[in-house]
Amino acid sequence: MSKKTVCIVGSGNWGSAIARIVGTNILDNPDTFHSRVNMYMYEEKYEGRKLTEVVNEMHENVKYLPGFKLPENVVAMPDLAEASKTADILIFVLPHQFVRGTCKAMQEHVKDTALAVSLIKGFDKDAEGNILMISKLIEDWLKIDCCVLSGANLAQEVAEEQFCESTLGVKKPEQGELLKMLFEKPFFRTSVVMDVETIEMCGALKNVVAIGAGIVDGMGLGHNTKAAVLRLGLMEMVAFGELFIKGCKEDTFFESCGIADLVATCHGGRNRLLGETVVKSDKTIRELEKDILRGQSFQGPLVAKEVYHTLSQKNLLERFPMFTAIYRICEREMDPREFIDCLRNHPEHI
Ligand SMILES: NC(=O)C1=CN([C@@H]2O[C@H](COP(=O)(O)OP(=O)(O)OC[C@H]3O[C@@H](n4cnc5c(N)ncnc54)[C@H](O)[C@@H]3O)[C@@H](O)[C@H]2O)C=CC1
Ligand SMILES: O=C(CO)COP(=O)(O)O
Repeated sequence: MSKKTVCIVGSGNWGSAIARIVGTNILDNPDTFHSRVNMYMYEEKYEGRKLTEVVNEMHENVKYLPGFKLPENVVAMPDLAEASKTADILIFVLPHQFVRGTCKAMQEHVKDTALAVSLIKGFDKDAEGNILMISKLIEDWLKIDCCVLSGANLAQEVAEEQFCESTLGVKKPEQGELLKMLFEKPFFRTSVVMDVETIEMCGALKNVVAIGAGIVDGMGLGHNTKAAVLRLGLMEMVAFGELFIKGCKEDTFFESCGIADLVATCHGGRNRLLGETVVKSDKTIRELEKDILRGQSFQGPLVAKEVYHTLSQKNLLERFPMFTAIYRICEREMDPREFIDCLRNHPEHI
């Protein structure tokens, strides 16, 4: 097998944490991978200098993952075409709203034999306004296979090398073997599952439920209420999967990408924090994102919007009262204090 070149497309909070794993695994497997990893970085200024320059000098993403060194074989590059044109494996790890533009810009340059893997937790929509999986979007634009990696993986804790699990979604077993070499660590255990779209859907929808968990926290409610939000949220995730994913397997919800990621994000994620803040502030989501995340991105409100539009087109809003309420709260159409009222008569209780 000829040696593979790897490019990481994205360099935010999770992109930088995963670069630490991928960069060192590549150095540990010199027969399989070329040592240099290009990391595409959306250029911006940091304290008057180009962020790429600072990152390559300090070997640290001082803006998005401060305090953690990047392996020296990981090189930040602002030119997407240059970064991606030699890649045999493309790791997509951007906020989902930037994927379409990114794929468009790299389309001409990507090798037709390359393999993509998406670590993104979000949805796009197709020309008819239906939910479109990010892996599918990448496949449509780049004409290459796209696998996924998703799990209970809060970036800060992964960077601290605390033990966790993750789920690799592949279409062929050999893709699982190759990707395990890139992502597996003693502190980051991966399970390979052949159910790409359900894994991906779990990652997107748990960000919506996490906003609900945060709302409950913001209202000062306790563990029982939060547990109800998690359970009803999970039931809506399963129902959504059954309706919209062909071949959706129930077992997948018991992998790290399902229940475990739901629990982790509802307790420690950025989307949970957003829900808590929404109760205490009158600001819009955009304003809160700027105030709280300083350049990082909440994926939950955007996913809630795509979900709401799909459900409303299909006359299914009543079947999904939690997703519906969270969308309305994020749009500031509904008072977050009315959230629990929306769950009292949930179809799961009938
Ligand atoms: N942060 C976390 O703990 C985890 C995040 N994820 C998922 O990974 C994906 C990426 O998240 P993060 O790395 O946390 O990103 P982030 O939330 O830190 O986002 C900031 C990134 O977006 C980039 N950006 C800003 N404008 C851009 C543009 N116009 N085009 C391209 N890039 C632009 C910034 O340069 C920066 O790299 C998301 O889908 C997220 O849900 C998954 C697991 C854990
Ligand atoms: O996906 C995540 C953990 O697995 C991170 O969730 P947040 O984007 O809510 O921080």
